[in-house]
Amino acid sequence: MSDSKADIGVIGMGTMGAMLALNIAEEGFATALFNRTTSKAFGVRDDNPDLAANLHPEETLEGFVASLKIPRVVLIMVNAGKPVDEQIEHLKPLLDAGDIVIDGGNADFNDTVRRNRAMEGSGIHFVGMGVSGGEQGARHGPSIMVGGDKAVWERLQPILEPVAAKYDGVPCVAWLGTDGAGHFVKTIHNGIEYADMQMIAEIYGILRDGAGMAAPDMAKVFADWNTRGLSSYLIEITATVLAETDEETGKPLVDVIVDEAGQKGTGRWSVIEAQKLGIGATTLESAVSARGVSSRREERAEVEKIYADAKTHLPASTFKADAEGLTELEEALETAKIIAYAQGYAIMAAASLEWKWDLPLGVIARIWRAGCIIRSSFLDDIAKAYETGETVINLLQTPTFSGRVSKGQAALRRVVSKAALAGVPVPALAAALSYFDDYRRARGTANLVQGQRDLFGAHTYHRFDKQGPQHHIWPAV
Ligand SMILES: NC(=O)C1=CN([C@@H]2O[C@H](COP(=O)(O)OP(=O)(O)OC[C@H]3O[C@@H](n4cnc5c(N)ncnc54)[C@H](OP(=O)(O)O)[C@@H]3O)[C@@H](O)[C@H]2O)C=CC1
Ligand SMILES: O=C(CO)[C@H](O)[C@H](O)COP(=O)(O)O
Repeated sequence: MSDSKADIGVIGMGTMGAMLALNIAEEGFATALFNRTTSKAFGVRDDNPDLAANLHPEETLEGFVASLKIPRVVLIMVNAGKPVDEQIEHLKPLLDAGDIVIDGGNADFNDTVRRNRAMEGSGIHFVGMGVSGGEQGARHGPSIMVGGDKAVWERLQPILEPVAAKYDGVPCVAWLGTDGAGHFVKTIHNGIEYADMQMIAEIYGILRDGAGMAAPDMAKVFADWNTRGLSSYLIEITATVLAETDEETGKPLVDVIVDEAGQKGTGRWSVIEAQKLGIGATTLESAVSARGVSSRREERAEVEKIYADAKTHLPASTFKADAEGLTELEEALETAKIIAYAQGYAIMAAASLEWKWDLPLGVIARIWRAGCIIRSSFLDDIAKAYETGETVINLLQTPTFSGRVSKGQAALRRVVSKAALAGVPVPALAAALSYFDDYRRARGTANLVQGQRDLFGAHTYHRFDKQGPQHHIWPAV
């Protein structure tokens, strides 16, 4: 870069980094670009002549750092894990106290906490920042979840607010807490995203295998659902995916896509953290497991042969794609979705206490209303549930949702039972229902587990009528 210096530099010109850089440049900020494969950074500028005046690719990392205004702001958008550590190692000797390094990719928040600590004492500020919205969100307005020092966020606000998505004119970006808070919240966003997508895929499975519906007809169903309660980006793209025709075969494109789901880690991290915090996040767990099962396609094909006769013992499917049947599925999905989001929010509430972040759960719902992958009108309801002034232990306890779940659980129950009888797998929908049934009963069955534990391991148990841990002398077995 010649005379003037850049307001911010972006490292990593992959899908997200390039689109964010264009977004930032469009907002009027001089943006330095660097990529390991340097030609890509020049490609981003050359392919976007309208923004070229604000895009400044550099050949070397040294040149990139030298091109930034002091104190420098560097946004890293590379793959999670080792690439981020490597990038920080390369950058650190080139930076000075007061500079800010942002990791805007998805990151395991434990790594973010570690990187914050490693930067302590250097005077360089490290910010773990979750960005959601995929390619288009990054280009035109993502939802942005910021962690790190609040004072550093205040320095970044003038750049991040114009770049973020807007909901009713309000930027979908917020500072959520120290060190790993931003990346933790992004991880749970993705965990919820996994559950939401899995439950939609299960309804698709019911329509395909239980009701014999073709993809283009399903597209119309999802498009219709997108006009009311379920209205969301994920339902909208589901309709789009189902409506697409494969030019080569003339078949629905979804029918020629291999049924193996990829995963990059965020769903798994969500579930690991939920387990560590002792939160039942059964819909998220089912969604992660289902992706694992999907990836064992050859194994599944073998097992289908072994159990070929299982189908002959099943009653005929009772799913019908008539108005009544579709309404039942819609209501079941809406109910399960509330339960999944309640689980995701319960993980964040527990983590907030554990890590002393004081996560603003209502604000998180507000910044998820636009820009991110799980954006939907439903998040506005969640924001309102947190903004009544009442303490929220779990969203299922709030009047905003308890009435809806009480009514909708009947449909969810019918759908899960019909699916079980017809042999259509609905792991996340069933997990939602079982969690609800478990969570809504005062007297559970863990008393028996405690008895078993005390018998084999003298682990003790508590009695309703006595204080303190008890041990029983059980008969020898
Ligand atoms: N795609 C999406 O929808 C979303 C992605 N994210 C997250 O954003 C981050 C970037 O994702 P995305 O843009 O999709 O990824 P891409 O695969 O499109 O791009 C990866 C980028 O990382 C660079 N890179 C990879 N390894 C190294 C390394 N060891 N050292 C330096 N640079 C490296 C690549 O450089 P090179 O060109 O040289 O290979 C490339 O610029 C990830 O953390 C991802 O999880 C977050 C939200 C949404
Ligand atoms: O963060 C994202 C969306 O919010 C990314 O698209 C992420 O890659 C999605 O996760 P996965 O690849 O595991 O499905």
